[in-house]
Amino acid sequence: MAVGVLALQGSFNEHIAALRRLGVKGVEIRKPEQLQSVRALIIPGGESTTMAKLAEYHNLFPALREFVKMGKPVWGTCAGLIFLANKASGQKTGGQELIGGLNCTVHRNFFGSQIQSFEAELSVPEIVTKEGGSPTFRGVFIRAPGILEVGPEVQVLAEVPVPYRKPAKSDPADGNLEENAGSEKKVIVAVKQGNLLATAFHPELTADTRWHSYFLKMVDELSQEASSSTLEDDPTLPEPPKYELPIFQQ
Ligand SMILES: NC(=O)CC[C@H](N)C(=O)O
Repeated sequence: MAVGVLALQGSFNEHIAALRRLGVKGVEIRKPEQLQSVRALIIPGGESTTMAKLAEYHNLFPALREFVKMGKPVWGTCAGLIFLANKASGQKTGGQELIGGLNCTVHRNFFGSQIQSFEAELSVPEIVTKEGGSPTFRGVFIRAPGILEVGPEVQVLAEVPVPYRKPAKSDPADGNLEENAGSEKKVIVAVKQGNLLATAFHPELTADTRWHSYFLKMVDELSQEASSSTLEDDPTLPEPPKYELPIFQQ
């Protein structure tokens, strides 16, 4: 079964292309009923307020929440991470609807505005162990969120040093972001919690397909678990009801 990619706005084409490079079909999801035909979902980066308005317009939130609750694998990148978080700060007035399920608090624009977007080498031992290849990953952070707090069931996959921002008085427009050399303060940028994977950056904008490959392995593992638990549970299940069909005499 194919992997769905929420295609309301943002970098959904890039995710579909990355899946294609791994020989997997990505299906654009725009309507609630389309979720029934996919075994996993990727929520791309973009602009979370706009994406939330479109999701609301298409009545997608109940089906998306159900998908997460059923334990189906979901990966949120950037705006997708914000969507999956239980709590978000730094939202526009009135807030925005979230899918939730991922026990964490995110700040929507933790690293600042668009102009403060950056790239960084990330160390992600969990993925290198499973996927091999170079010891680091190129992280593309575009007006990226940061994960401020996580619950005990959340596995932290990657962190980056918190950038030091000079006081706004000097020149707020030039960003002035530097690595916080003095302190070792770090912010979480990638996590996993059961069926949920979330990254504050955009692996789909790089040629490195290891994040997609890691997610596909998660999908396989979870579907194997689901089918073996169905088999194990089988003997305890009540007999399915037998419907006696009426026989019409001619
Ligand atoms: N590249 C991204 O997805 C940016 C997300 C953005 N910070 C938001 O609030 O939606």
